[in-house]
Amino acid sequence: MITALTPNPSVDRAVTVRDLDRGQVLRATSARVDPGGKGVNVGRAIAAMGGDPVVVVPSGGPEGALFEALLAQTDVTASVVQVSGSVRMNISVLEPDGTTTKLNEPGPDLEDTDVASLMTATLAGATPGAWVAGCGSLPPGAPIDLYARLVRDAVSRGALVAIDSSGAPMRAAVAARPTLIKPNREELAELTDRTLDTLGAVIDTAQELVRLGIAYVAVSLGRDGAVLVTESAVAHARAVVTDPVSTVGAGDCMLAGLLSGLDQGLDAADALEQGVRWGAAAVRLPGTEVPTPGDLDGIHVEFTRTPDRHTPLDD
Ligand SMILES: Nc1ncnc2c1ncn2[C@@H]1O[C@H](COP(=O)(O)OP(=O)(O)O)[C@@H](O)[C@H]1O
Ligand SMILES: O=P(O)(O)OC[C@H]1O[C@](O)(COP(=O)(O)O)[C@@H](O)[C@@H]1O
Repeated sequence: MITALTPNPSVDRAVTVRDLDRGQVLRATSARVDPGGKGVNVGRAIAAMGGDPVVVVPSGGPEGALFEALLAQTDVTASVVQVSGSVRMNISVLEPDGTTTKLNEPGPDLEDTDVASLMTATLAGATPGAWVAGCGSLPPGAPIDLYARLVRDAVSRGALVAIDSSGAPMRAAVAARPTLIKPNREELAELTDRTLDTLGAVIDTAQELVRLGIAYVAVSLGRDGAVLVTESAVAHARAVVTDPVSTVGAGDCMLAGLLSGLDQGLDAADALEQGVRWGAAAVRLPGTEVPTPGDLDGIHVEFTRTPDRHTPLDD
């Protein structure tokens, strides 16, 4: 069972332009809209692969009505807390070479009562052995320690907790010792105040976090794939995508594959391999579209338990 809290969901609008030329009128060659936000994407990806996750979200305003309508078109089970503010709209500008520029709005002001309702809805899934995930940025008004509280409350109920966020909320959550974190390279560098230029530097830093008491540290590395470090294992997996379309949500799909694998009892390294496969498949799809089983065909994942630590990471 996997429950994913997204305190700051979004309507994701992806527009494709030939060239992102600042200050000009640009005519989009295509556009699409998806229900977004990191935990929403995690849930959508798991559901699209046949799982049965629950996503917990606040919703409100005209954008919230659109968000809920889009979410209703997916296979995901949603637990929606109605709030007075409006769901945000995030815009991604996609260029033909796969370059993605994201404009993320701050989101609605949440009241204390909204936060309490979101926590109650999320903790309903925090049963012994179940996974609870807290994903994405926090909207204005949400306490910085929201994820830290989620970690403490869910772990005390016997649940396993995954956190994928950034900045102060991530730092506070890490101090509360979640079961799993999934920073990307920039987020890990920010969290630990390091420069991470090689696979070895990422592994060393992840191992330090494991020694602090985080059982699984998964670091997504864009085209360099992802690394997973536990107390007893190090693994690296990557898949070459020659036809990238949109990287929006790729990290969420990677986390979805990883969590779904762990939830089904896969070995950590096999779960990483599945995560990288799902992430690579997402990159080949437009906007924030999530992969279905057929999208995994032809994706070849290179996997090793003995990564070359000197491998430089892509800029
Ligand atoms: N250009 C790419 N080629 C192949 N796989 C990619 C590419 N970009 C992303 N991925 C896949 O998506 C996952 C998440 O990407 P990343 O950009 O690190 O996450 P985030 O979206 O959280 O920043 C990676 O671990 C990898 O599996
Ligand atoms: O909560 P944040 O950090 O603003 O991110 C939200 C955005 O990230 C996404 O979840 C995509 O995730 P990635 O950053 O992993 O591509 C979008 O659906 C959403 O618009």
